[in-house]
Parts: sequence; C-alpha cells; structure tokens
Amino acid sequence: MLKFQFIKFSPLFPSKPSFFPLSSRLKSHMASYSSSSSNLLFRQLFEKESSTYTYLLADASHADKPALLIDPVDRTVDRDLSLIQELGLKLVYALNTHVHADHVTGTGLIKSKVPDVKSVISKASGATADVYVQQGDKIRFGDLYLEVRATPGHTLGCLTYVTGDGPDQPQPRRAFTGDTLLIRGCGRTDFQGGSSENLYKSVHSQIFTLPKDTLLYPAHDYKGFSVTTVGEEMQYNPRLTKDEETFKNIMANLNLSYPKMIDVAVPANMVCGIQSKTS
Ligand SMILES: N[C@@H](CCC(=O)N[C@@H](CSS)C(=O)NCC(=O)O)C(=O)O
Ligand SMILES: [Fe+2]
Repeated sequence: MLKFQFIKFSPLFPSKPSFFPLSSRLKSHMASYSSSSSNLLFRQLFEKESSTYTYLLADASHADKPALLIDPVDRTVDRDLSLIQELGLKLVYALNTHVHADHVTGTGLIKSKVPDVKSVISKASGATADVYVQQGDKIRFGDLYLEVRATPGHTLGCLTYVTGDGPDQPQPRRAFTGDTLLIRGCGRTDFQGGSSENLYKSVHSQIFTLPKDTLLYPAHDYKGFSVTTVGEEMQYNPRLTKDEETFKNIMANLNLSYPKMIDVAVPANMVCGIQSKTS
C-alpha cells in the first residue's frame, strides 16, 4: 500500500514556479487575470437517494487533463466515469472526505473499472485506501492541488479539501467540507467517533479562518442548496454562530434517526467500497 509521501514529494505534477520578478502593480494585475482564466474544470454532481454531492475537479490546461473525484457514490459511478471520458480527462484520484454512513462510496467500483486510480482518505479514518493524507498535505493534479485540513467532529477522520492558494491557483478558493459543515448546518456528532466539541473547534479553526469569499461545497444538502461561502456561514449558520456551550446543547438534542444504510455503508466504506486485489 502506498503512503502519502508518494504524492507529497512526487515530481509527477510539479507546481509552476511561484516567484516572478514583477513589479507589485503588475503582480496584482496578474492575480486578478489568473482568477478569471482558471485552469480548473469544476463540476458539482448529485446523487438523489442519499442527497450526496460528488465533485469533479481537473486541470484542463495540463496535457493529460488529470482529474479527481471527491466523494463518489457507488450508484452514480457510471455517470461520473462517462462524463470524465466525454470531457477527455484522466482520472487520477478518488477521494473520500470521511467514512460515510448513509451511502456506499464509489471509490472501490471506480478502481475496479479504472485500475490506475488511487483511493485517498485520512489515516485517522481507519479505512483502507491507497493513499493516506493528513493535515497540511497537498494532493496535486496537474499544476493545481488540494490542501488537506483535518476537521474531526462528525467522524474522527473527517477532512476538508481546499483548493490551492497562490497566484497560479484559481480564486476564489473552494473548500470541500464533507459533512463537517453543511449549508446552514453541520454534520451530526452522535456516531463514528463524533464529538460536538471537536466539530466546533474544527469549523472555527480550519474553515472560518479561510478568506470570507471562499466557496464552500458540502457532501450533502437536504433542502436544495448547492453552495455557500465562509462569510455567509459565519453570519447565518444557525448552529455554528452560537457559543460553544449552546452549540453542544443543540447537537445533543438533534434527535435524528440513524441513516437507513448505516449498517451496510460503514463496513463497506471501511474498505473504500470494493478494493482491487493489488491495492
Ligand atoms: N436521512 C438520511 C440521513 C440524514 C443524516 O443523518 N445526515 C447526516 C449526514 S450523512 S452521515 C448528518 O450529519 N445530518 C446532519 C443534519 O443536521 O441533518 C438517511 O437515512 O440516510
Ligand atoms: Fe457522514
């Protein structure tokens, strides 16, 4: 099994040099130019049975058009792979934000259909994958990357993936929050090593510290919303705008029924759906 260092120090997809000897005026012009001519190809995809969002990201300017999927669902793998083929992308990574309790991840199925794809999850999740990531790691695809932020609370191993910072990276930034932060809500904390204290700290230290215009994309939405921003959630999130004690009280009294598929989904997702024999 590969360790994450493989990606972290891999010269496969080196970044562009980030230093250019330009005047500060020209630099600021370049920064705004780069924001409107991003290399990032981005698609938000939806699986309606579990109200799950899957995200497709690719570096469309790179020769190979390397791509990754965040939180694919087994039921929609064929749709996602058809889209990837149609757009001429090369799928390199299939990432999970955490061990899902409400649906079976598509990661294993993807690996059985496209064997070169590497599955990615946090070491803290305890799940099987090809590549384990942790706080501060970078997952590179072409000239772009996702920065890994550990955001435990909904589960012990929850991650938020944030698009790269810097003049050659697309702006505004996007953060894929899994179930840590939902639009005007957050993930429940009553199973899988959940902790309302940890979730509160994760959101305030790892998500609300991002620039206010950062676009936030959750793993689920049950009300028809698709995207929010850091600034919007800091102002309007009915749970996370409260002080920590009030938040913990809200979370202790959600009274949600367990996800219908939890007994099937968690054991399956601990081995990333289905793993190939070689991984
Ligand atoms: N009814 C759904 C499960 C709904 C649910 O529990 N969602 C989770 C995220 S999936 S683990 C959650 O954290 N919800 C928080 C909330 O406030 O709704 C099913 O049966 O699958
Ligand atoms: Fe979840």
